[in-house]
Amino acid sequence: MGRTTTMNSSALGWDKRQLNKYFFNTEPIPRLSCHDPLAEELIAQEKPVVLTDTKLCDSALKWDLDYLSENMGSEKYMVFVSKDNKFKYYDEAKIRQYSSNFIPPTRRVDMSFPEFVRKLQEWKEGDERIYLQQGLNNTVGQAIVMDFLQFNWEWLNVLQKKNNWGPLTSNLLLVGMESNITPVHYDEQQNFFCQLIGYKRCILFAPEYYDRLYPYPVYHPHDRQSQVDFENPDFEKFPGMAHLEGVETVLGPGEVLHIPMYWWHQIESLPNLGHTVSVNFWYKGVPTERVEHPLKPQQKLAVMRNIEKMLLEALKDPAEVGPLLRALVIGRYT
Ligand SMILES: CCC[C@@H](CC(=O)O)C(=O)C(=O)O
Ligand SMILES: [Zn+2]
Repeated sequence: MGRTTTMNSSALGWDKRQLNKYFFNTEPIPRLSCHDPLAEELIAQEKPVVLTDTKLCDSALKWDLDYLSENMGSEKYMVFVSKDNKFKYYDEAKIRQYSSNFIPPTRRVDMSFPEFVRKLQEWKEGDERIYLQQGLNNTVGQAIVMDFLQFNWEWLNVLQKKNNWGPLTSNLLLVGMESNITPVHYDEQQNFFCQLIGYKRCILFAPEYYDRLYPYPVYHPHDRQSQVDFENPDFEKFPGMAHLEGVETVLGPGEVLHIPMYWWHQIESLPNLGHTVSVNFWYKGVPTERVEHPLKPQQKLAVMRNIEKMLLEALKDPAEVGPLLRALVIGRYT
């Protein structure tokens, strides 16, 4: 099994010219066989790695639009609609709680899979874009359940135990249009991201780049999302962005990317290569038993989140959190 770390390109059906040009440099994410000891080492070190031969979701490589229309059942599924190609996540509960004047950048529409496919097929330039993002649950058809049961659970279960992860919390089915972008954010779960149809560019940044990606406040509906827009970077407002360095890969059918918890990631469906189908595996992380110092970046991020939550709990009014933090830090810890 060769260790390829160069950015694979036209040999695999896509071309470097299809990649958006951004202001930061990236290095390739290592691409390894899941039998390569280095692969498990990187996972244990909470570093991203592309696994090229896990056979994790081989039974789902046939999940094209026809098959899914046929077998996803007649339930309604969660589809996001956007006026542009960005699908930035927002927490509906936090809108009600703290930001009633918040205008969501996308809206959620529930539709049946055949309806979603019809909209995909009828789409023309200028129309709103759509992105189906639905947790696989017991409403799916029997064939999908059979495919799901044939995933390579044995391999994943071994990794889950070795790395002492918590339970699998969900498998999100993602069916997107070419050029759809999920802007840079982090999740509080370990992720095995499995590409089934089409190609996705995955750009990742280490958790310590927290001070270069300026996440929204924890109480904000866009909690965990970066405030920066890579296509219109505001270096005045976010100067730390100038020092960003990332890692990236283009994930193709059958390939699995491990996105470690708290790693920032932006995921882009490549343009002109048709729709994409992915399924992710989100595992709860578990609190470290023995805390060692200095703390890891991920642990510092969790501490910062807890400080914001504690302050909000104490002050009640989000508008008071910033002034108190400034009084605490400016001229004293700077
Ligand atoms: C809602 C989840 C979207 C996904 C990225 C993508 O495929 O667009 C992601 O961010 C993740 O799997 O963590
Ligand atoms: Zn994510």
